[in-house]
Amino acid sequence: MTEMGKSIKFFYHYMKRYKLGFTVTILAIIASTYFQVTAPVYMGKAITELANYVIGLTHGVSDKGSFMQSIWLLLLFYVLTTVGMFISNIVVTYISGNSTNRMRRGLFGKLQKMTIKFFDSHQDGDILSRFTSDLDNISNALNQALGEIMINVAMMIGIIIMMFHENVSLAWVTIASTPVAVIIAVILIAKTRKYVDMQQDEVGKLNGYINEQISGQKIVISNGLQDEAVKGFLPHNEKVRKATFKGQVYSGMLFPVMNGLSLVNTAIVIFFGGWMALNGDMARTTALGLVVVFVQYSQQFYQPISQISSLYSMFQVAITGARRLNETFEEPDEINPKNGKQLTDLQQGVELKHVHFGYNEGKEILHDVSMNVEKGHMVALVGPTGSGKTTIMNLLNRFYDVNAGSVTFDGTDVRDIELKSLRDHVGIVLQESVIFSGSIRDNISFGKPDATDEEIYEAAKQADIHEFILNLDKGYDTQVSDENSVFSTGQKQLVSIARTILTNPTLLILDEATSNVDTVTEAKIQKAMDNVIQGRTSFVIAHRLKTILNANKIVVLKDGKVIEQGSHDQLLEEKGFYSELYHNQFVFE
Ligand SMILES: Nc1ncnc2c1ncn2[C@@H]1O[C@H](COP(=O)(O)OP(=O)(O)OP(=O)(O)O)[C@@H](O)[C@H]1O
Repeated sequence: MTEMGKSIKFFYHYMKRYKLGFTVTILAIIASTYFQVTAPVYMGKAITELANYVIGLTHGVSDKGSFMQSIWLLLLFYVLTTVGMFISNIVVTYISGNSTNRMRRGLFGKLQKMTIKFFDSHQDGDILSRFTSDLDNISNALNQALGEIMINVAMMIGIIIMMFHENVSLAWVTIASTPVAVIIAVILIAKTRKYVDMQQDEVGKLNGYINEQISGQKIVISNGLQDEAVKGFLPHNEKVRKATFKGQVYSGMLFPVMNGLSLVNTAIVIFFGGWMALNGDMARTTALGLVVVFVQYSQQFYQPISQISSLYSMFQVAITGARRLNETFEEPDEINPKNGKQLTDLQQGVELKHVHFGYNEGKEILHDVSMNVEKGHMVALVGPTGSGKTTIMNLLNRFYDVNAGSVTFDGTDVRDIELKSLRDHVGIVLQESVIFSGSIRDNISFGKPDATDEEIYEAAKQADIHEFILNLDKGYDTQVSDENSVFSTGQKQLVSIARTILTNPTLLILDEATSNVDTVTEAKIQKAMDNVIQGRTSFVIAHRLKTILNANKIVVLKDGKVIEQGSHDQLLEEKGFYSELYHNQFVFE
């Protein structure tokens, strides 16, 4: 389907429920257009009456009365035009406000159902921009352009009908210059679009540069590179200025050019109408009235052309926005099996059997990986960076599905287990801990919102962070966020461990993060990990081998293959890769 087709489908999906609203809008627009295009007729009549009166063709009260009647009708029609427009505006505002709200809700809901693959393969900024700029563009177009375009199209049709109804020759004279106006509008729109696209690209690059500089600010400052940073910024800024300027020049030309054409057209209409008044068969006063009517039409006729052209670019960006949102909605959801099995407690254990897996087609990461963890045991995954440890964790929690082989819980394939049940039973402590906006209490009880204070304190005690929290002014009510937290990196992980302890998972996956914390915190994390692992079935990704000496089993991975398996002592005896790794690390430390 084309971009336009997809966008129409997208808008139709969100608009179809507002059939009544659209009917009211269209009726209000038709009515207001009728009043607006009929009003000039009364203006013409009033002028004819006035002219007749002035040159003495008519006199007396009744004629003055018909003059006044035309004026009153003119006034009434203008008022009714305004009322009709007011009603259509209110309804369109209601429709656009509600439909963008539903789009936002739908998009957020969709994100919650999406696969980890989507998040892994899209930049955070890109996902966020769908909520911000894409939805804003759609909202602006719906709010400002939708009603306007309907009104203007109705106006054009109404004016054309009225003009031909009033006088065919003058109608042709008035619309004769339309092709010229349309050609000029198309050229100006194309030029504007070119530079607006360029501007968006350049703004994207500028934002990318600023983003990079802000996240790398510490490196910039510590190396004294502030001047270089500004030097790098200036060319981007200049490109944005140039593209914006050119875009503005062309889009700014649209209105004056259309206005100029409209004035020229009005002059032609006056000239031709005047000629008709002097040389035609019509009474001169009637012809005078007709000229006044067509002067109005000529100006009104050009208004929709210039309005539609200036709204066009707004629609273009909204169509792009709709395409991007549609793309997101078309992404596959996580596959939840129908009538999936509910996990109860683990009886035997978890097993990977001949697993083959790759994130992308044609590039296998795990090759024929098999391992198992018995209930209540701890298995440690070790291996060089990039060997596939995190990938195995991704499969256990069904963030991704295997290409071949299986991952089973007590013999049941994870693909047959209801997703919520699976995730409820699997607890993960990631290497990079996340703090959500809210109180510390909220952060710990994130996975179990109905936890009692006692349960929360107990989890925090086991994670060895309780004392620290109590020493804060507001204790558990201290407000934190990822950017503004009172925790160090290591303490963040302790909070994350407390969060996991509270959910009491059946299978625990721990990605150890002891690489960038001080030795005191490291010891605390180690103790917290020991507490949480105690008696639980767990997989631990270990970066420091001394933390896993007690593991029931150590699985050594290299290039996505299991190369050794066994207890610490067995593996040392084998004098293979693990033994070498252990001794190297031991010497290093
Ligand atoms: N989302 C992804 N898409 C594509 N390839 C990926 C993705 N995540 C990881 N990989 C690739 O898979 C391989 C294994 O990565 P993985 O993160 O599992 O290694 P690891 O052993 O956990 O490494 P580390 O010790 O550095 O955390 C690497 O080659 C990596 O480039």
